[in-house]
Amino acid sequence: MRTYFKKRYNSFKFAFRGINASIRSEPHMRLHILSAIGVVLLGLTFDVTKVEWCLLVGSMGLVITAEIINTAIETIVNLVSPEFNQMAGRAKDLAAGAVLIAAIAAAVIGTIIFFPYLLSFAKIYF
Ligand SMILES: Nc1ncnc2c1ncn2[C@@H]1O[C@H](COP(=O)(O)OP(=O)(O)OP(=O)(O)O)[C@@H](O)[C@H]1O
Repeated sequence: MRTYFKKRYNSFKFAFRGINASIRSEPHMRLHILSAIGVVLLGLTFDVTKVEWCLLVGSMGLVITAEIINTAIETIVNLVSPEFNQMAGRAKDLAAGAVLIAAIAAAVIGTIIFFPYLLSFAKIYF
């Protein structure tokens, strides 16, 4: 039982080490985290609904997850193919494409949710 908990504890430790490595090495990851903080502040400011929180948290989680997987793929590609290779480039482009799609979807969801709030805010104050 003790070994079981020790193993689970180590799994969390390694996962957090991965997240930390991604934040340290990837400027895009830092941008995603900053955007997520901005989204949370906006959500609190406008007191968005539970369903809207779910959509926002899901979108942010998807973008950050995609960026971490992208970093993992880049790292593996750099390890196995540090020299130029068309397939290596394709793998990196595909992983970057996945992040872009997730980020576009998150931006669209954020706009759909926050635009009406911003509009009524603007109507009240301007
Ligand atoms: N070994 C390689 N062989 C062929 N093309 C490569 C290789 N490494 C990188 N590329 C090409 O250069 C692009 C940029 O690769 P790079 O490793 O610089 O990632 P990046 O875009 O800087 O990622 P990030 O900014 O997230 O760190 C890739 O998407 C790919 O098209």
